[in-house]
Amino acid sequence: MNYRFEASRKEVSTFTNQELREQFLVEQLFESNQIHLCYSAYDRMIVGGAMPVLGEINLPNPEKLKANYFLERRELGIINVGGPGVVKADGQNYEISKLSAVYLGKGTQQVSFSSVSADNPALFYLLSSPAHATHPNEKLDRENVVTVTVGSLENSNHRTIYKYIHQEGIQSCQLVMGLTILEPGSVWNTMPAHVHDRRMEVYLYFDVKPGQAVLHLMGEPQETKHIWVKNHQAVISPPWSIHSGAGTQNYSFIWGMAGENKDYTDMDFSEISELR
Ligand SMILES: O=C[C@H](O)[C@@H](O)CC(=O)C(=O)O
Ligand SMILES: [Zn+2]
Repeated sequence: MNYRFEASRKEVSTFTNQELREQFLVEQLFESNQIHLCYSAYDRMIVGGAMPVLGEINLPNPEKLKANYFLERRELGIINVGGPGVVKADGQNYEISKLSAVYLGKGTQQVSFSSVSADNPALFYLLSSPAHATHPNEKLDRENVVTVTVGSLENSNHRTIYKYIHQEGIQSCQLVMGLTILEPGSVWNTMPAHVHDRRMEVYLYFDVKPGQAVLHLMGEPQETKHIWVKNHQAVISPPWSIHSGAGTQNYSFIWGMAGENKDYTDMDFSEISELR
């Protein structure tokens, strides 16, 4: 498991593009028969990807956690962005196809991942935050997810937000998780941009078509920086940073947060005219 320390706002404002990428971009999450994990000091969020092809891969117990097992003091949200796959948790199988999810609560001891077919492997995206209580393990199929359509083609930001783990959905301690799908012709996400000092956030860009990319914006609203992000890469967003992007074509992304509250609407927006 890779470990990312925090960086100060002042420091980030002086970063070169390479330093920004080393600090905030998670370049590789999905590799055949591997699990990649990255521990962020911001709200102790762990970002990961599991890509089982042949057989099962187990969720490891990284030494850094000093725990008896991964979910001893944590909860985990899983969304599949690949082919159909199975999440096995303490003997229970949850089969999930693309864009379906599983929540695993604190105390779940054995977790493993497998694909239904090696020709079309599952890509399990993982977000885990510290947990103080146990909420039940639960699967959520894509068809049953609460959605809200926002933006407009005129503003190049017509998109549908799918909320999976949130106050009115799957219950958790602090994890909030969902995804957003942009309509063809719409390229802007999260514009007007916002910050939420009370929560950090992570974006995983997916369904970015071959040869396309997303220009992700971060930093304080008056001190923005950019990172070019490819398909299946994630960006860590500190609580003081905006997190917004424009693609060279439409795309989708998974957003996930942890911190002080789980109130999705607790955002401090910046006027577009005030961004610098
Ligand atoms: O705090 C909330 C998150 O930044 C995202 O949910 C925003 C988003 O999906 C969008 O506007 O497209
Ligand atoms: Zn946000």
